Amino acid sequence: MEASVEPEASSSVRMKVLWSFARPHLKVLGLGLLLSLAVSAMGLASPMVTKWVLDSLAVDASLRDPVLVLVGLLLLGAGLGWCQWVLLGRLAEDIVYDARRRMILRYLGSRVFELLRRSPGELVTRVTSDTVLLNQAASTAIIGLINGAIMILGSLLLMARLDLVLLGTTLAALAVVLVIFAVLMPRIATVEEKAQAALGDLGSDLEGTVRAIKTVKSSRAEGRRYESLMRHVGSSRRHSLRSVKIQAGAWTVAGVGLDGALIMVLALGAWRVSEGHIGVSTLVAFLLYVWGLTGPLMELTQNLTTLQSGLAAAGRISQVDAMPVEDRRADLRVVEGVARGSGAVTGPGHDDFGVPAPDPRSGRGGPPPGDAGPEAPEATESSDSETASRPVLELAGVTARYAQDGPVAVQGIDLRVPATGHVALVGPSGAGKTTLLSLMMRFLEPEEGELRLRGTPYGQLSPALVRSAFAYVEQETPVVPGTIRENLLFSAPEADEHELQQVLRRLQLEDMVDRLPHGLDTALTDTNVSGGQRQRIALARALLVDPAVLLLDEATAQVDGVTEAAVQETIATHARHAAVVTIAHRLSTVVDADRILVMDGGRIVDEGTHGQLLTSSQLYRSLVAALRMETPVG
Ligand SMILES: Nc1ncnc2c1ncn2[C@@H]1O[C@H](COP(=O)(O)OP(=O)(O)OP(=O)(O)O)[C@@H](O)[C@H]1O
Repeated sequence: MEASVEPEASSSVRMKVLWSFARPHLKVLGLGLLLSLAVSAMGLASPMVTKWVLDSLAVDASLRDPVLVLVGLLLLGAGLGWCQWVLLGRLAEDIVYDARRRMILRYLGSRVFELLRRSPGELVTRVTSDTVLLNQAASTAIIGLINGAIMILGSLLLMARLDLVLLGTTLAALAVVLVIFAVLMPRIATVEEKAQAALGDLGSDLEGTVRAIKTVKSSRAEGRRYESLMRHVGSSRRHSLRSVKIQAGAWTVAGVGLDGALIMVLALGAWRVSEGHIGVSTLVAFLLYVWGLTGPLMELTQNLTTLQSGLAAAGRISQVDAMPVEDRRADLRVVEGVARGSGAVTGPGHDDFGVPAPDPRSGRGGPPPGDAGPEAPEATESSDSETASRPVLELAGVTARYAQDGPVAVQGIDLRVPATGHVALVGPSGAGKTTLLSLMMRFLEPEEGELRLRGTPYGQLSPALVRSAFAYVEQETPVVPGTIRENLLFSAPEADEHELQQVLRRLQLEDMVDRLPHGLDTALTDTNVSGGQRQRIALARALLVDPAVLLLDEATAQVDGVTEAAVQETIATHARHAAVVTIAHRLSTVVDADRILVMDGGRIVDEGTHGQLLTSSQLYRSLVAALRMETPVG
């Protein structure tokens, strides 16, 4: 399975992404470069001091000064080298931190279906492994490249001072090395990117396999899964091996080039010494410089390779950067605001557009009338019945699709959800019921038409503000990583122990919690609670919020009697003072609904109570029959 869905990033985009990680650390990078240059300068000075030692020997002068300088250079170089190592190591970790943070924020802030169409395993690989490749590239490699280049330039200048003829020979050998490098290096980035993509595919395939392990085993498909997984493992290995071969080639060329230069300089230099053009000390110093070129040249090679891997990672990270966020105005600050615990949106008491944030514990999330925004209806002293009949949610002419060129999922939906009461959605599979809930929760934006929360168009509210009016109980009720307590308090972290115990009692979860080794603080997994218990935990989570609108996607599979009773009780109690919208799969749910909407082919085709629909709607009757519902007299 090829999990990547994005086009490859161009090299200029990759460079830009890489630079965007380095830019915030320019000061540290500058300091690192200075240290690096200082260490290099110590290295560059050594041959000259060696020449000083040799010249002193020739004229019988004291060796004390040059030897002291040589030892001093060594010690200073070692000290500065240590500082540079620590500084750059820290910088590299900071860059990984930034990259991971940036991607995590993007995942959490991106549009729901943009995220869902990608494989979770692949998204995980980008955060965990691609960032590691990036770190060296955006820190040490940049400095190494500059330093290596300066070192080579410095060596060449000093060599020019010693002898121009020998310099010419050295340059010729270096030119050959550089040309071969220029050809090999871009190939490394391409191969590395393919290796990383294979790793991403492996992550996604492995994640899917582990998730479906029961199906895999019951289908006796371990062998086929193994083959598929190993294909990705092999592909990653193949690309990485190619990269290793190219790198080995580059290193060998660099080594041979240098050795060749050394031999040529030695032969030519010996001849020039014998001819009396240069002294022996000059030849020795020159040879030391050629020898010393190994360091910066290797540094250059290594860092160019690192840079290529980093560029490949930057390409994949740039694809994450391109994922559209839900709320462009608030962008990722919304997520950060929530992470800092500043309420449902970005600031305490107010959302990112100055709209007062709802009190999540007030039982009525979302903007109170007159508070929702500039065009919100005026708060009036309306009677209870007026308030109840005023729609909390309206959909006017809503049409939506999941992809721009995809088929229409729902069409021309007009719907008013009163502030209290129970609205049930029924319809055949693919009719558009879940899509309707996604639109209400603003996971999906309508292509045409408008949604309004207490009269305020969704467009004037941030997604977080819209969602604060809802609690959503998914059909699959996924487990959120954490303990049972954390799962329960997920939507209402401020709920106190008393409220927690109350909902546990209401949903008959007390016994289950008591039986667990650490009670509420037991880690919740897919296996330590039953499907029905998980559903009741999800219901408890919703009840703790006491939302203005409770959205409930009923499980299609048969649930146990306790859970079924808990669902009925939850709906009935909540519908008395707030709105409940259910996707109903059980007769017991629809019979009690105040209003039932029958959906088919993305439209609402019939509407009424159970009794009315039994006489007026052929589709409803067939749905009831298909579900083998017992039909009480309506
Ligand atoms: N994530 C998605 N991407 C693309 N198309 C989708 C997506 N989810 C649903 N659809 C399509 O939208 C249409 C409505 O689907 P939806 O899930 O809303 O139906 P449903 O009534 O909830 O069905 P079910 O009872 O089987 O869950 C279908 O044609 C479906 O194929």
